Amino acid sequence: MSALLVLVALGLGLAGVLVLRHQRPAWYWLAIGGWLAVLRVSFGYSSVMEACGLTVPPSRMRLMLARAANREVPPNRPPRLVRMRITRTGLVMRLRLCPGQDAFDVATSTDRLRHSFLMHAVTSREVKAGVVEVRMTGYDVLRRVQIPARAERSLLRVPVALVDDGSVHYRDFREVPHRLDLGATVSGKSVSLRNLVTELAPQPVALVGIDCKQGVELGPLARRLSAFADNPDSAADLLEALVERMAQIYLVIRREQRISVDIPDAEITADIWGLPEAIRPTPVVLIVDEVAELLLISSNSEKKRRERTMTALVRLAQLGRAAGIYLEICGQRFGAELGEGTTMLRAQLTGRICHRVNDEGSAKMALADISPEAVLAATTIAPNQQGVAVLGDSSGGWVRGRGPYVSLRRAVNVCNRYAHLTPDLPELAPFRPALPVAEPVDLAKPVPASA
Ligand SMILES: Nc1ncnc2c1ncn2[C@@H]1O[C@H](COP(=O)(O)OP(=O)(O)OP(=O)(O)O)[C@@H](O)[C@H]1O
Repeated sequence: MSALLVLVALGLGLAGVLVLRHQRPAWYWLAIGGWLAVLRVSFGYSSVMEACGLTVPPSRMRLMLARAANREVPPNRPPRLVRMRITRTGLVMRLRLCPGQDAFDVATSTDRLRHSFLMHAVTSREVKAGVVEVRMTGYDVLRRVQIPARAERSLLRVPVALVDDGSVHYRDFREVPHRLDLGATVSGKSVSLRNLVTELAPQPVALVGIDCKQGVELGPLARRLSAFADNPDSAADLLEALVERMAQIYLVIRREQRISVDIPDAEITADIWGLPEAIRPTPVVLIVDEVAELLLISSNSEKKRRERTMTALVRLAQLGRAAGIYLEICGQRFGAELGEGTTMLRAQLTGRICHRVNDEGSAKMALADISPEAVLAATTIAPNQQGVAVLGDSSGGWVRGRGPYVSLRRAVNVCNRYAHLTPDLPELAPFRPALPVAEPVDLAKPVPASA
């Protein structure tokens, strides 16, 4: 019997080593690795906390009681382990801190905890005063990213990346209306745009694309785009048409407000979300791939066009949210070289993503307003980690994550499948890509190579 137990223990140990060495998928971690980690953490908890400097000396009361009862001096106390949960990527522990400890103590010990508990990564965050959540991942979750099937999706809130602590990062347009996505060439910007378009395609949202790289990235997705521009001249016209649409929507909101003011207790709205559904304009997500192609000029004759483009972009960024117009702007750099107005535009882009960059200056353009650590984290992304990025917003929070790889073929299939949902916006009709509406595509079946 005892030989059998030893064999089982050896088998489990070997499986655990495989989990850690060969970075097995989530099901493997859940089935075996998670339970081994629970045992390891439970048995070694007090000694690891002591070794990592996360214990406090016994209170005076306990010392007094020990002395009165003539017992030996009580040991140092670790934070109380309130809860431990296995997730698909590792473990989550909730700790109640001892008096005198703070969340920063745990944050500075995460690397020591990682080594002590044989985990791939450990992060911590304060949940409420005195309670800290420690998330441990058993394998590199960013190596092959799969967004969990049960990730929540709602209007204008879509899962876009997996964070290195195993949680899902959402792009919530109503919370963070505009976002800037920077990264060197081949860092994964276009793939993250594709991912965003495939997530938004099934929603009642108008997608507007500007891709001045002759439309190579967004052109194939044209069936799901309500408007599209593939050169700076038509992009300037398209942006002005969007500003015009925004002005019209403001008039609608104003008109509705006047009715509500006369009616006591009625809700008064200042954006499209308070309008009755019947008259609520369709929200628009404007996607700009490679903003430098849109704004850089080579001669003075193009200066006027750039001014028009920049003015329209700044106005959309400043006023678009209430009219349901959201911006997603991608580029390799976003500095003064793009011309007057760049800083003003950047100040309005609350959300920030920074993929791999070639110099600290580029990382600072995206993340300097967030935190110096975020800038440092972005500069350490290796060239072979395409798609890995620092995701933050100007409230100061940031995480390291990676979006799933979405091939252009898959993005085209999804856009073709939902082409019938493409809203028709009369103001943008001249920019509607001239394409026949495709039959819905069955994603399970193989498809021919043409878009
Ligand atoms: N999330 C990801 N997971 C795995 N591989 C990725 C991911 N994102 C990008 N890649 C790889 O990196 C390659 C380049 O990505 P992408 O075209 O998005 O880069 P980019 O930043 O848009 O480059 P450029 O500015 O030159 O267009 C992709 O073809 C793909 O092989």
